[in-house]
Amino acid sequence: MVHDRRSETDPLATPAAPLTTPPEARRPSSPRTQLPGEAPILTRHVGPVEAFHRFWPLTRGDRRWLLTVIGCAVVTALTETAAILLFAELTDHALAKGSVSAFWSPAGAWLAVAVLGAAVGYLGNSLAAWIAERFLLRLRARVFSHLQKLPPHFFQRNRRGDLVERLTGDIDAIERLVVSGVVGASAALFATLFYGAAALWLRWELALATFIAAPLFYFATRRFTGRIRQVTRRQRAADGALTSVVEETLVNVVLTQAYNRQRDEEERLVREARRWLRASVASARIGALYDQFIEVLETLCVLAIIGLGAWEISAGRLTLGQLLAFAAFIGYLYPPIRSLGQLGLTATAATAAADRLLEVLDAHPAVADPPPSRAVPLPDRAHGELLVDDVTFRYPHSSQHAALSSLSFTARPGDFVVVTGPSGAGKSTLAALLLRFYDPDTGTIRLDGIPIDRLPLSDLRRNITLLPQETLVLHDTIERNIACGRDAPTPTHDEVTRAARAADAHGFVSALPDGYDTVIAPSTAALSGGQLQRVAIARAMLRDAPVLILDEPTTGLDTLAAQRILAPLHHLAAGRTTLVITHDLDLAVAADHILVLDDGHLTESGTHPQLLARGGLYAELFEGRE
Ligand SMILES: Nc1ncnc2c1ncn2[C@@H]1O[C@H](COP(=O)(O)OP(=O)(O)OP(=O)(O)O)[C@@H](O)[C@H]1O
Repeated sequence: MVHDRRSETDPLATPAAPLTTPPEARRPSSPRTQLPGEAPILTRHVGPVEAFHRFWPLTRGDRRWLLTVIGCAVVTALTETAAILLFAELTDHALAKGSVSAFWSPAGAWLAVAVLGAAVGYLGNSLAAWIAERFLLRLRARVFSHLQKLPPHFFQRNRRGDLVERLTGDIDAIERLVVSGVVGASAALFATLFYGAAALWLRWELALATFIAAPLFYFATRRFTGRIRQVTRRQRAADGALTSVVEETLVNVVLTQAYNRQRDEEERLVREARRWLRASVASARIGALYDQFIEVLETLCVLAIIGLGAWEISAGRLTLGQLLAFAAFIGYLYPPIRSLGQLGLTATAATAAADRLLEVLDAHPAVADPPPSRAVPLPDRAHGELLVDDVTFRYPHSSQHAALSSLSFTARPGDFVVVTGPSGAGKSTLAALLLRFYDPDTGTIRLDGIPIDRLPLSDLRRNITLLPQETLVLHDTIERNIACGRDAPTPTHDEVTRAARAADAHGFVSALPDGYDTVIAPSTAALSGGQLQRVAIARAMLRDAPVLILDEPTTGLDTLAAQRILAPLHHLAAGRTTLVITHDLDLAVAADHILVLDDGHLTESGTHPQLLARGGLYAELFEGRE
């Protein structure tokens, strides 16, 4: 008897049963309640056909290679068919008759066919793996690039860990549908055709009797589809939830330890892990049930063939070699038939991942580049005149009132403007609008007289430097962290040190054992908050944009550290249009202009002495400062 040598990992083999041990089936969940702030998982379900259509275009450029892989699958199935027929010939002529001379010719042919099959199999498998990886690469790049265009509120609504899971596990599942699915289905189809034809050719009555069992496999598979779909969806969601908990715990580890929350965090993890475990067990159980059911069906069919074959041999209508070859064909035939039946299941399982990925891909960026007919490209460097004219804005999906209402002001190059007001007044929202993370609902913002929605986004953002409260740190050397402020021309070491000196960073950087080559990383404590701010100021110096937005530059720093960055900040602000968003009213004393926001409205504006004299909200905030 010839055994089925195809392995589960062989893409030329029929697709491995996705339900028995698919990678995602080993990681799991259960129905879960949605936590506040958690991704609104699966707002819409797509069918397998739609999922396939949406992702198939990513195979463009590799389709002829896909055809080559399918060609290899055809040749592999043909060589295996030939091998079985040669095996029958060997049995009847060499083994049954005990003739060594009858051995050589079929044995040589069998070897040649096996070598050809092996070579083509190797080629096909390597090509299939290459295509699959390229598909993954493109899909990942596509989702990642789209993610980067999405507005801040998208990331506030979706947990980071869950998004990471979508970019990894879910993308793999789509690949299994689109590339491995097509290759596996073609391989299964051709194998079924060839083995079926060979079985018919050997003994058509016997073959037809066997084929009657085929619909049984189909119906058995269909019965399992709905349950599998449910379980896979739960698994995908649980994967995301579990990754989120781990990621959040790692990010908040200092807080967790400081507040003695280790037990709560552990309980949170165990809770998610339990859901994951329940779904995993459910998935393994349904997979095992399906497998065993199919095994019994197959055994029934093989026993029927042997029974019928024994009867045929006794009647002299069949030789032993033919019966063995026939049984081998039927043995080879079941896996591809089973795989074809399971194709729907593979697709169903992949739709759970498709739902989650399409949720990202179908989320719209809040802003886009202006169409070429409206675009007004900026010269290399703008002057930096800002005009905010009657701007009103409410956050998308927000049930609250407008974050900014009828806001108007002007800031000219060289102006040092302080934007202050109570918490929630709309100060950071103003920064988000100036950088065009969102467009205002009404009103206009102009840079050098041009409405910013007519500027290409890259032109606008090249002309504005944002220094957020949390310094952006790349996992790289301090030199690269400063140099990344400017793309081209790449800053020289001298320029980097000059910027660092101007930012009062050179002293502490040179004192480090590795100096500018010291590697820093986000959320590592290698540098203090004030030192990181000075690195950020050096980066902004190199960037040399005409508009500067500082969001709470002194928050989180002690008095000494805050004092220490004032001189570099003023140095940086010189000659630029500078907006400082702050509660720290010591920064406001020397401002050219102060804007006081309250509940989205500009309630006061003027210089420090003017606003103090007015005795309004600003005076109240100034008097109340520590
Ligand atoms: N992504 C968002 N979605 C919905 N509403 C938001 C979002 N971000 C901010 N808001 C709301 O918009 C209003 C203004 O928020 P903003 O962050 O601009 O205030 P702020 O003055 O910068 O506050 P703080 O001084 O505390 O940083 C607040 O009511 C806030 O709840």
